[in-house]
Amino acid sequence: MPRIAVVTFPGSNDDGDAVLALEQLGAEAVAVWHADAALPERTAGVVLPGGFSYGDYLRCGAIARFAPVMDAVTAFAARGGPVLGICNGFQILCEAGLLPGVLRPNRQRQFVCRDVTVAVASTASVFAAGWEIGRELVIPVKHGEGNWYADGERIAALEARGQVALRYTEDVNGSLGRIAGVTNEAGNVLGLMPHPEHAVDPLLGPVGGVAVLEGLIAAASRAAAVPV
Ligand SMILES: NC(=O)CC[C@H](N)C(=O)O
Repeated sequence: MPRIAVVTFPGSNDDGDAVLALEQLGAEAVAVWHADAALPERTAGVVLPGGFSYGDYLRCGAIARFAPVMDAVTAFAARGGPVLGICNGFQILCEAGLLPGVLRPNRQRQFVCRDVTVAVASTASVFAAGWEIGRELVIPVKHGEGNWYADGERIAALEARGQVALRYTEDVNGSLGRIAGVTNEAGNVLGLMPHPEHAVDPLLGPVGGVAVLEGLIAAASRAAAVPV
């Protein structure tokens, strides 16, 4: 059972659901406070959850990237540890420079809150061991700033290296190339706007989040075998 740290920032609101979903899928989830300087012993995976860290002031994720725990998360990622950023967590990872691109306000200038379909666009990351290209996952989104952008040269390089992990099957927020999730070059950091932690229980709706969280848990299990 790999140990996965779930970070709470002031204003996070999906940390509890992330813990529940990971435990339902067989991981040991441990809550970590943003002001902690270190990750718990035996941490084999990290989740930066969704929410409104620091009230979304300045720009979503722009203040959270300076939280003390982010030095430990950055070091963990640099050692190859799997890090998953969900929605506000994705925004924080982009602001921290751990993921490419930026998340801008939705093109429609409205908060979007509904189920969307994403298709697997790459299996190059450590999260994708159980994924197949083209597989469709239904997962909810709820965000005001999910409009991912990078310049033309950068996007071509990302596509060529298989860093575009997930793509919406329709335009949801103006995101370039309908990109819903990207990874870093090494493939051990994944950020996505949809919320897999809200899509794991068939009693509550679609279960497209299972493949994403199982990808993290499998990567964390491998990382735990070779401590990072
Ligand atoms: N659910 C979330 O994580 C929302 C992220 C951010 N507060 C936004 O509105 O874009």
